[in-house]
Amino acid sequence: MARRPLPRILSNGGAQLARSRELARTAAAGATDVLQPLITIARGLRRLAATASRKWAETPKDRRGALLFLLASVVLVVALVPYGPLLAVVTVMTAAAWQGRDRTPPASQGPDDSQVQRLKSLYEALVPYFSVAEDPDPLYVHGGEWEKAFPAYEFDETGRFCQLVIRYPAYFTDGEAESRARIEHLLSAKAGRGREYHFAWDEEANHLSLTALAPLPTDIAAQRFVTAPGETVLGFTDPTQVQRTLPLTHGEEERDVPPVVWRTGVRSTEPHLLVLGQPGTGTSTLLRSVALQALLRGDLVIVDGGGTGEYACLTGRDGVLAVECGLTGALTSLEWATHETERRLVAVNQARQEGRPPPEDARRPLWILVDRPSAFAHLAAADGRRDPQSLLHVPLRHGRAANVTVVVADQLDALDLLGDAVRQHTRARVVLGPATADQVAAVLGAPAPTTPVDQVPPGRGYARLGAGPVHRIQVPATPDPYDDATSDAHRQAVLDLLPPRTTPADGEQAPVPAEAEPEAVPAAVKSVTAGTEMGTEKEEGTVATDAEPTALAPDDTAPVRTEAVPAKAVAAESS
Ligand SMILES: Nc1ncnc2c1ncn2[C@@H]1O[C@H](COP(=O)(O)OP(=O)(O)OP(=O)(O)O)[C@@H](O)[C@H]1O
Repeated sequence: MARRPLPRILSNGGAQLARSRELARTAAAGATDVLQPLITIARGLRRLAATASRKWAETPKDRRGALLFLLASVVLVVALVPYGPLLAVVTVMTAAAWQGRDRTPPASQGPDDSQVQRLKSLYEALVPYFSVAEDPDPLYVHGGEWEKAFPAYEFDETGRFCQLVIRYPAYFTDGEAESRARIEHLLSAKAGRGREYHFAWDEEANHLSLTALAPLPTDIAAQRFVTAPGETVLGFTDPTQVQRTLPLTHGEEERDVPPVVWRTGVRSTEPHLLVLGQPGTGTSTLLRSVALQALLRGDLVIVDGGGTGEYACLTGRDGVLAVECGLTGALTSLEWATHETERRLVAVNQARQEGRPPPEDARRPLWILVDRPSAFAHLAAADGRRDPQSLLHVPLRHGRAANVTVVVADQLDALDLLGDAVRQHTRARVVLGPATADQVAAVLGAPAPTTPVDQVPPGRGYARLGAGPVHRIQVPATPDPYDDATSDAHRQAVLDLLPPRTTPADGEQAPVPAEAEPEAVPAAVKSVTAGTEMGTEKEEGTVATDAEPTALAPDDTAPVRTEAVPAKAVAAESS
C-alpha cells in the first residue's frame, strides 16, 4: 500500500511552530516600541484619574459644590478662549506623559565605596603572586587597575564576595597544585573565613572563578530514600555537582535535594566503601545510615571495634545476622562471612556453567559493616590472635561477584593500620570532619574542590566514588536511638526504619563497652554467638562451624580457633 505523506504541518510542524512563535514575538516587541508613547500617556492618564478621584473623595461633602462650580467655570473659560480646548488637551497630555514615565530607579552601576575598597585590597594582595619583574605590561602592579583584573564580581548583603572572576597572567603556573593552593588560601582568607569556597581554574582562558558556597543542609533526618535496588544514599551535596535530586520529607514540607548515591552489586565499579574521620565526626552515623538502607533488601553483619554499643538498636532485627563488639565474636562472624562469600562464588559459578540464573541465596545482598577495625588489631596483637581485618580479604576481593559488600569505618589517624586489602578494594571513599588538604587527598586520591573550614557540623565531609569527582557531602542525621542526647524527631525517624525484631526480648540489652573488658561480648550478641569460648558446646541459637579456619584466605597465616557462628548465618549458608 502506498504511503501518504504526512501533512507538512505534522512532518515539520515543530520547526514551523517555532518560527511562527519567533515571528509573533518580534512583532510584539516592534509594536511595543512603536506604541510606547501612547502606552506612557495612557498610564499617565490613569494615574491622573486616580489622583483626581482620590482628591474628590478626600474633599468634605459641604465643599464639593463649590469645587464643582470652580471646575465648571474653568471649563467655560477654556472653551471661550481662542485655541483654549486645543491648549487644554496639550496640557493634559503633557501632564499625563510626565506622570506616566517609568519611575523604576535605575540599577546601581558599579560597586559602592566599601566594595571598591575590598576589590582594591584584594588586587594589591594578589600583586606578589601574579607579577614578575620582567613583565613589560603587567596586569598586576601596585596601584594598578583592579577593573582589568576582576571582570565580574558579586557581593552578598553583608558586603562579602559571593562570586568573583579573576584574570591572571598566562605565565602563572596554574597547573601546579602548590601554586593553586597558595592563591586559594589567600583568597579564602581575604574573602572571609568561616565560609567554604569553590574554585574553578580555567587554564585555557587564564581565569579563576571563586564562588562562596551555601552551607549544606544539616537537618535531613533518616528516611526511606527513593532509590533503585543496589543504590545507597551516602549523603547530600551541592546542586552544581549532581544532576539528580531526591524528594525528601522534612517535617511537613517536601523538598528535592541532590544526593551522593553509591551503587553496589555485581556491576558496581566501587563495590566497597571506606569511611574515615576524626573521632565524633559521624563515621558510625554514616554506617548506621548505610545499615538501615541495606536492610531493605539484604542481610547484615556488624562488627564494632569501637565497642560503645552504637549499633545496639540493630541487634536481633530482621536481616541482622550478628552485631559483634568483642574480638572473638568479630573473628567468628568475619570467618563466616569469608565462607559465605566462597560458598556464593561456587554457587554462582556452578549456575553459570549449567546455564541457570544464580540461586536466590547467592543473590540476596550481604553487607559486612566493620567499625574501627584498628581497635581489634591492638587487641588481637596483645592476645596473640589473628587480626580480624585479615578475614576481610576474601569478601573484599571477591565480594562483588558474590553480592557481598564491605563497609569499613575508622579514624583518620588509623589509615596506616588498615590492611592492603582494605585500601586496595575500597574504591568508594568518604572523609568526615575537619581534615587537612593532605589528609583529604591521601584518602580520596584527589584534592578537595573547596577550601576546608575549621568548624564543620558532624556528618560533613567529602565523598569520592572511584575516579569520579570529589563531592562535598552531608550525611543524613541517623543517630543512635538509645542515645539520650538525640532529638525526639531524629530518634523516631530511625526507630521507624528499623525492621521488626526476630530474636527473643532478652536479647535487647545494649552492648557493654569493650574498653571495660576487652573480651566482653554484649548480652545481645552472646545470645547469638554463645559457645564461642566453649568449644563445641552449643547453646540455643548457636551452631559450631565445621570449617577449617586456616583455609579461609590465601594470605592467612595465623591459625584461628574453631568457633561458633550465628545460627541464622549458618542457616543462610546451608540454604
Ligand atoms: N549527619 C549527622 N547529622 C547530625 N548529627 C550527627 C551526624 N553525624 C553524627 N552526628 C552526631 O555527632 C555525634 C558523633 O557521631 P558518631 O558517634 O557517629 O561519630 P563517630 O565518628 O563514630 O565518633 P566515635 O568514633 O567517637 O563514636 C553524635 O551525637 C551524632 O548524633
